[in-house]
Amino acid sequence: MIKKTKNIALVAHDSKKPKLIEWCRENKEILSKHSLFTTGTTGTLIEKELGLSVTKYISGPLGGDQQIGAKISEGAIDLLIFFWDPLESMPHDPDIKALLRLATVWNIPLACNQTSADFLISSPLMAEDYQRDLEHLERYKKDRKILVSKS
Ligand SMILES: O=C(CO)COP(=O)(O)O
Repeated sequence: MIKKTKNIALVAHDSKKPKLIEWCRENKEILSKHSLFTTGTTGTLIEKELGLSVTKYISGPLGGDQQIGAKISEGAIDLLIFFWDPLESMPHDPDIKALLRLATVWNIPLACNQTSADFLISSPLMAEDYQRDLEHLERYKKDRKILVSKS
């Protein structure tokens, strides 16, 4: 269940940080009603520029993407805004892919650019409880049980 007050993860690569800060500024009022989680440098900037309080993990290249991914798999993140840079290669590319993959596996709303983030944040579902469909995970778990019991 995604509750009315949501746990929102905010992450941006360096070239996209100005865009994310601008987006957060435009949406500061609504963001302040939710709980915010970030990778290290992104969070430090959001705190400094906007005065919003955030739960910060470590910097992305040091494992911050993995920490947010872990929180997603624990059901502790409801929405991911991740302005990643499609024009630069990153040393932690596997971690980035893993984060995007887990957001998809756990069927959480994911915005990778400003337009998508605008659509997400203005959704009426932001102000409502929302039941995520995780049927594919139940099916996966059932199939695994069959495999395990055969071996
Ligand atoms: O690298 C990142 C996401 O992949 C973001 O990390 P920082 O917020 O620490 O810059």
